[in-house]
Amino acid sequence: MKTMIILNPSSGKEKAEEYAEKIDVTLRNKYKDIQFRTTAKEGDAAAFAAEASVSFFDAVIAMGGDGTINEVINGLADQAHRPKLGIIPLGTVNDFARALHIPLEPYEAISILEHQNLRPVDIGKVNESYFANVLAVGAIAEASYKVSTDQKTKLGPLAYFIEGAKSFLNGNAITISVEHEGGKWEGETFLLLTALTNSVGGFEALAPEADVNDGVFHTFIIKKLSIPKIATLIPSLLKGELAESKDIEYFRSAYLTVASDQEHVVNVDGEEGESLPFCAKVLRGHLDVFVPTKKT
Ligand SMILES: Nc1ncnc2c1ncn2[C@@H]1O[C@H](COP(=O)(O)OP(=O)(O)OP(=O)(O)O)[C@@H](O)[C@H]1O
Repeated sequence: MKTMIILNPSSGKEKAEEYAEKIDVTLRNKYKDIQFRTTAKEGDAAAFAAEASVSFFDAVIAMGGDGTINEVINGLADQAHRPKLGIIPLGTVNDFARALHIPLEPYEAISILEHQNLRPVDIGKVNESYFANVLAVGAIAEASYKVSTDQKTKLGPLAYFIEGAKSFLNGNAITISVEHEGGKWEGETFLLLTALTNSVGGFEALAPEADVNDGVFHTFIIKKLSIPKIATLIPSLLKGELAESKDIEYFRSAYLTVASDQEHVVNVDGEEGESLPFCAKVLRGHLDVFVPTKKT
């Protein structure tokens, strides 16, 4: 199997090189033709993945955080030949790995690849780019850009929670209009969140029923509320029952358009993406991803 391993050396706790050696030793026999590519900057992972597609590689293995995986998906998604995708999670949150039940411990994730067990996985397309997990709009979404590498290394996912909580307290609602399969919604919101999978920001109970190949987005709109009212949402959130709350607009749809009169940036897979308006659709089962066998 002709395989490209794309490694982001800056990811996670910065032990990527060590894992690269391990992957080389573990997979040499099964995958044989292995080529390592190391990213140096933004855009490299996407370019390497695109190169693997046009050179008819059989598999691409992404070693990094959700940002690296997002780039690799962008390199693969619009190609005629799409190599199979493997994930070695090295980031802080690793939502895509969580959703696919890929172990968060990198050595264990490497051993999953030995079984070569595949699953077709949905990918989202937002305007002209692709994403694996989540789109978010609103003050909380914008807070994630403020988290520094240093904070992430020290605090892990808590770093995002702290910035998110701060922005909630200062929170300004935004006015948006949304169209989906079931109709339209217009109003003021603190956060619109569209999830392809059940894991968002490391939290796996947001949309517990979201499956990686159910063909739909799970969208939550948190309506403008008073701070004490927001606190009442926490128990439903923790129980995985947020969708049932009357202060939340929840729907499933294979497509979604979101617009606003104001200028707002969309958070795409945890990174600063494009500005509103956006039009998103689900590409069902678009990539074959290596996942654990049921027993593991
Ligand atoms: N050699 C490098 N040095 C510094 N930054 C890099 C390097 N290679 C890639 N990057 C940047 O890292 C970003 C992706 O980081 P990624 O999200 O994968 O890891 P992370 O930030 O450690 O994880 P998380 O987002 O879960 O905290 C890329 O978008 C790119 O801009």
